[in-house]
Amino acid sequence: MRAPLQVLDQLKAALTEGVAALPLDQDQGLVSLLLALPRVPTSLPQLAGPHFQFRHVHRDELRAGYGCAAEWSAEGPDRLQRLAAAGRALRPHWDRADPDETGLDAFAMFGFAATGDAAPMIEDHLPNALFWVPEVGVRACQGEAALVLSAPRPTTAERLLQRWSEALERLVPGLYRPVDGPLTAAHLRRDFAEPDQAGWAELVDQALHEINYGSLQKVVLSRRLDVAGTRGFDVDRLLGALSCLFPSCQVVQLRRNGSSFVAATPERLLSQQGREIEVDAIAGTAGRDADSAADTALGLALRASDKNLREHQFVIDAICEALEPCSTDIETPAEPQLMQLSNAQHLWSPIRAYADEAVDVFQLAEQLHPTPATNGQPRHTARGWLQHGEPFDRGWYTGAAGTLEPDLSGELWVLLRCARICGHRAELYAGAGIVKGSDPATEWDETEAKLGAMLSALQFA
Ligand SMILES: C=C(O[C@H]1C=CC=C(C(=O)O)[C@@H]1O)C(=O)O
Repeated sequence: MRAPLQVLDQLKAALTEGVAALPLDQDQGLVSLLLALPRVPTSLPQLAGPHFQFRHVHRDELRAGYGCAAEWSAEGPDRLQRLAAAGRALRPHWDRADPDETGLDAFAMFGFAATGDAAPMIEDHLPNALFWVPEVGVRACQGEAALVLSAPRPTTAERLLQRWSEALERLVPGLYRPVDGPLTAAHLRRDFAEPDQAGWAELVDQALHEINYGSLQKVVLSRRLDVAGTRGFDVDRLLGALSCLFPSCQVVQLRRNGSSFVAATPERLLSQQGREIEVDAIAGTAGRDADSAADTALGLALRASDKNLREHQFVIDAICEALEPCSTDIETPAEPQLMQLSNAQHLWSPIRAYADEAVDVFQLAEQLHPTPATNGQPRHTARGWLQHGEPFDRGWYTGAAGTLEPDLSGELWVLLRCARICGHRAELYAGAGIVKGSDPATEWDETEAKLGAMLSALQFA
């Protein structure tokens, strides 16, 4: 097995050859150079500066980005259209070279907060919505791995060689560190909850009143919980713990400055590969039980629960309605499947469709977000009600994030089971869908189970 320093020397040699072959005669757009890595990284170092990661254990996939080659940010009601315009203007001017024939491609991060008027996280430098091409990307999929070096044009071969050599020197030694051993569980102190359990019951009652006598059919209420650890949280360990506990979830980290937004989400807002679209309808939740007969009974009861099936159907209907103007052959499963996670089980219907020509992830995100899995039905009534009813700004919780290919296809994940981590403090968020027949105490327990996902991982971070 080659030592990191040998890997670094090989990459630098490949860099010199690769840069010489890049199309640098144009004065606009981006150039990206892919360099094969001899093996999949064992760790993704937390270097200073902007950084993101997406890890999915069951798919054996990871993507990470360091620094910025180009970025666009926006806020307000037209934020996604503005980023779409930037992405579409870039698409014909993003040249990539893959001299090692890795078969992988460059990528960008695209993500946004719950609403266009959610406050940008100023102290974290995380704007409301962001389209971000990293200066250095790491991409691994089923045993193949590559680095992607990107830069804006105009530029020169000398400048690229210098910048990218320095970037390799910073990053490569950290890619093959041994994985950290486990820590003993730390105590977490619950500092602040908004709303508390009594406030939650009141909010659910208000929502039920609106559902019974007003125009609302479903609304997803959420809560925030602040905890403090006895040691500063180590984000690397946290991501490792989340990946172990939730191998079928997408584990996400977004960091622009000191603090990190971290999620382990089971829910794809959308995935687009060529013209194939897949969207997850996930809504309707039950707990897990250590006893397998009791656990099976919980799953069966969930699949037979009228309240949970109605809660789920709102999401399916809204997704189909959102897909109709931009796709054909929309297929929904005959009945929901069970998605089982270590802390909860959900009703899950993967929905497939075939995209019309020229549809991209920006357009799909605009059509689909927010679904009634995180907002409610009807969309605008629920959003208006939440703006007044919910006692805090959701920020990026229930927003979405993912990676885009240079042709603007890609995948976005709903930011659930998440926390904002800063030093030894963490702000956690979780919600539950309220429909006719919901019970405040049961919904509170459901949010406790959802918060449990991040709480158990934080104990080992
Ligand atoms: C809003 C959340 O979950 C959504 C996704 C799956 C199941 C849900 C439910 O059963 O209420 C929610 O719609 C959350 O985890 O914070």
